[in-house]
Amino acid sequence: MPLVRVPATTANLGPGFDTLGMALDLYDELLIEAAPALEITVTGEGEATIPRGPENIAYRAALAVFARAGRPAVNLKIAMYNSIPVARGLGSSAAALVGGLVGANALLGEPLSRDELVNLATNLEGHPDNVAPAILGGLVVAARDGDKVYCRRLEPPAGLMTVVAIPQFTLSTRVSRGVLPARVALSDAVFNLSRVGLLLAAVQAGDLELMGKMMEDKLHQPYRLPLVPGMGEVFAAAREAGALAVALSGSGPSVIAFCRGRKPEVGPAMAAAFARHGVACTVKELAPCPQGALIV
Ligand SMILES: Nc1ncnc2c1ncn2[C@@H]1O[C@H](COP(=O)(O)OP(=O)(O)OP(=O)(O)O)[C@@H](O)[C@H]1O
Ligand SMILES: N[C@@H](CCO)C(=O)O
Repeated sequence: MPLVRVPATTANLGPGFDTLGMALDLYDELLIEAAPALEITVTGEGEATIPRGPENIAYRAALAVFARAGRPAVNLKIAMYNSIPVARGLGSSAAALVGGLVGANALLGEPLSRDELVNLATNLEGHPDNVAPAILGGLVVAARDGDKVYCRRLEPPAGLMTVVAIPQFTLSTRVSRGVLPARVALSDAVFNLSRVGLLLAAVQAGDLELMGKMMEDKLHQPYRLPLVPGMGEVFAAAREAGALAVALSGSGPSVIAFCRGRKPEVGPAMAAAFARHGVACTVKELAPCPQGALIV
């Protein structure tokens, strides 16, 4: 009966829309076993809202592993113990999906490789930047080529810490992608391209200062501003309190500050800025997580 532990993830890291993501030390756990009938239980985050029928993401992911491995589908009992807030930009859907994939793969004796799991997960989720770090851990850069995903895991720089302000309201990725334009200016594309390149060079060199400078974005955050009341002010508050950089975490609404070591002033400053716009939030200090999904 495999118990899978899957980390939360923060996607985009500013300029790396649908390309960069990093695992964080906050986890969902999922227990999976064959059973006489489908049974899904949810404890913790999302216990009042997450579907418990065949439409459940983890269950659908598990069935995809059976199909890909050429094994007949069986009924499953899945118990989820969730700490990742749902629909807040911390990769809750990716964690559920990866939990189902890795759990089912373990149940079947691991017929699929990690690369095959990343491909399958990306095709189910629609983009690789949460599922790839949820599987591989660390900081991952990923590129899709049709159904195939190329990705590389990098070690997050030593001393990097994050502070995440998590609003009480939810924002689904579907809605947050709905406000993005179909076309962007060449100058905006170049702005992001150049920053992603230098951001990765900074990560490899362990240069937190340069990393912080290269986290601005013109491809998605400006369009998402209206969906997150106070977002601009929260960014400014985090920087003034000493953060190296600030970004929308995934598709939001959480805002993530990147810091050199612990910076206890940053969380309260972000929460106060959100509060000025009528948004209640919780604050978590999260370290990068070097380890991806794991059978515990
Ligand atoms: N443990 C879970 N089991 C099944 N479904 C889940 C689970 N956690 C989240 N989900 C589903 O995923 C949806 C949220 O996914 P969505 O992509 O909108 O947000 P997110 O993954 O939390 O944020 P982001 O992708 O921006 O990091 C929820 O509406 C819920 O139905
Ligand atoms: N890259 C995705 C991450 C959402 O999970 C987005 O920003 O829409």
